[in-house]
Amino acid sequence: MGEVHPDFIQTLEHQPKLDITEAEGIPLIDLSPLNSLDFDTDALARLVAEIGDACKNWGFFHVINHWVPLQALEKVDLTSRKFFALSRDEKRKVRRSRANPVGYSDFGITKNNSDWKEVFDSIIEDPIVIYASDEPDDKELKELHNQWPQEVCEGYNAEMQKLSNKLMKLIALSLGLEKDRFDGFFKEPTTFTRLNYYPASPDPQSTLGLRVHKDAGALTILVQDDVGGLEVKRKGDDEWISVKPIPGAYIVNVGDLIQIWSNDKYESVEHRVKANSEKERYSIAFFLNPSHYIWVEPLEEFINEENSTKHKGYRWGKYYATRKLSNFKKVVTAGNC
Ligand SMILES: O=C(O)CCC(=O)C(=O)O
Ligand SMILES: [Fe+2]
Repeated sequence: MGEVHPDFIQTLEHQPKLDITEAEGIPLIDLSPLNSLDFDTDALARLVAEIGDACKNWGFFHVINHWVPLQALEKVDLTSRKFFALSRDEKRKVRRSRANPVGYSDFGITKNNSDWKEVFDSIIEDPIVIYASDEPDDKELKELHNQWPQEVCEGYNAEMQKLSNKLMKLIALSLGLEKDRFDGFFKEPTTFTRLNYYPASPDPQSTLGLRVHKDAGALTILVQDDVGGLEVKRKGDDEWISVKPIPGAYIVNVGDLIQIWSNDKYESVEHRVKANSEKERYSIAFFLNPSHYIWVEPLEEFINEENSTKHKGYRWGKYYATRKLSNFKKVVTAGNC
């Protein structure tokens, strides 16, 4: 491999340290009480409390006993590996465009000042409707459609939707809300799955697989392979903590929307992916996003005399359009959505 283009070199502040604390601290949560036939309200209350503590103290947690069948994951993982092994020209046949920003992107490798990665995005419902432009008063809508390998992701996406639904209910309960409180936001979800491929980097000390960012949606559910590299900024001391791969577990993190809806009771936490000089790495991220027309603002339950609103409202779909179209303009954005 050749030398790293200077635009990929991270500033000192963002360069990964060699010796990074392992994430013993990131909570590991067993979801099996939800599955139990003899419904145990004490176990459920303990689970809700664990979720609440994890969201408050970390913004990140692992889940096990999550019912996502291993075969569904293995199938999509295999497809991902086969897809990224294709030639660049072949992959570019399904590349994202301004007209349909769903599919393959190698902006990470080819665009200046970006991340050492390639991605493939697929939406969970085909088509999804988004705003055609980021102009606030422009009401025009357009449809996004999946490209290959859509059908492979379908089974996986359905499983992830079920899991995200359960997690949103647990999070609602942990915030003292009705369990269905968030349901109305996801009637026509703009949720998508991203296959990530991080090739080995010629200079892992000064590059990143994925730069420091927060996730813009409601919730992210990620599975990483055994290479590792994901790091989370610990609340309290801002130390970068490496998220150790746990076989069979998913990593869940709170996105910006939960932070806003909860009026900062829970926070969306910064994270990044270290580059690796020897091994390529694969991960699969499921980004739970609301309907395009949803107005995002703190829930009224969290506004009172002591707690004023901490966020200005915005239309999710307008923000989403700005983000999706930004790769096709010369706009640099700092988060994922
Ligand atoms: O690949 C990973 O471990 C993290 C990916 C991520 O943070 C993202 O795509 O937003
Ligand atoms: Fe992320």
